[in-house]
Amino acid sequence: MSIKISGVGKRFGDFVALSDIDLDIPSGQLTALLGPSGGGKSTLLRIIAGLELSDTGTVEIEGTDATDLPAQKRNVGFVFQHYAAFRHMDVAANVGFGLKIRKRPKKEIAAKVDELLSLVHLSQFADRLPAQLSGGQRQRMALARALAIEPKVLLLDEPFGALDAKVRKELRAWLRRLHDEVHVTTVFVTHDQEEALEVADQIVVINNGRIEQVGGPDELYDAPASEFVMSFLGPVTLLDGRLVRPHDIEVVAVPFPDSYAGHILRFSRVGFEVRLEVALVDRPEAPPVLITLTRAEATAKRLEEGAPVWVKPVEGASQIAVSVETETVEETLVSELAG
Ligand SMILES: Nc1ncnc2c1ncn2[C@@H]1O[C@H](COP(=O)(O)OP(=O)(O)OP(=O)(O)O)[C@@H](O)[C@H]1O
Repeated sequence: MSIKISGVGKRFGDFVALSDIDLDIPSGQLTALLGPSGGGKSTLLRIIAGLELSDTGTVEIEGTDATDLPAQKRNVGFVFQHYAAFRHMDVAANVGFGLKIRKRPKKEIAAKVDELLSLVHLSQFADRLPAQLSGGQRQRMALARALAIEPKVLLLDEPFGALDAKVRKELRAWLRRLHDEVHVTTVFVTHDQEEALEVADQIVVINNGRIEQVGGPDELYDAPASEFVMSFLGPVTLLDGRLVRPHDIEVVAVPFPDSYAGHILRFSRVGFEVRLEVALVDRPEAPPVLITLTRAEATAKRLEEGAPVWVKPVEGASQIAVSVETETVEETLVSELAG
């Protein structure tokens, strides 16, 4: 294991930001810390970096106890959402800065900077100032700078968070490719489940200062350990006391075995997708069941608003029986909304 976190806890005053975190982060992999805002992801990352001290527990990096080591002795590189560049230095000088203060020979620095700029596809911008780069290019420069010192561990706190959706997507794919080339143990914080599912080898879901589940993207998506994980990783709907994914529900215009009868309350088209809200005959007071399918499927099945339908989860669908509280909360909410 590259990073071993044992029994880590952190309070800010009375507020418990992290409680009793145990986590192994494997060497050479890309691990995402995923969870809602305020859950404790950044605090955990900062504790790994040495920018924050934990109240309890230990952090081991590559077999060395780093709990009491200052940040600069941990051999970690980090990149934050808003990269603070040296504005008066060109891109090459920014990337080589860490090597310069480590007093490496000029020739070695120049060679390393060349190599890194080519790795992050910024070679032609070596002489520009940071202000003359786009946001995405600046974040790539930040990554090159973090990699320059050849860190054992690379820590990224929402590195693409400040960028627009299209650039984010491009950089995400690029980060994955970069990681496949350099293989440095990387931990990145995100609240975007799609980003984690697309990029990470391992995902750690963090909520309310605790780890909800650790696993590969498929494992978390297909076998979520809790209602929280299931609903955080993708859309869900409630069907007869179970959480199911809206695309995992079969819907047919004629009765079929073990299905629930209902009718289509709402039929809406969003791009290639059709979204249905179905009211069940047996549970008229329950919130409508949400179902998604392709437009072609909806047409072939002759589905339309108001029509009677029969629904059931498809074979092998991930499902979680919800706790009584969740159901009651939903029903109370619906009856409140209904007045
Ligand atoms: N220095 C601090 N003083 C007091 N409270 C803090 C401090 N740093 C963080 N917190 C609190 O600890 C909790 C966890 O914060 P943290 O930044 O780790 O969450 P996060 O999961 O990274 O959320 P986000 O995605 O919004 O950054 C939050 O409720 C935050 O307000």
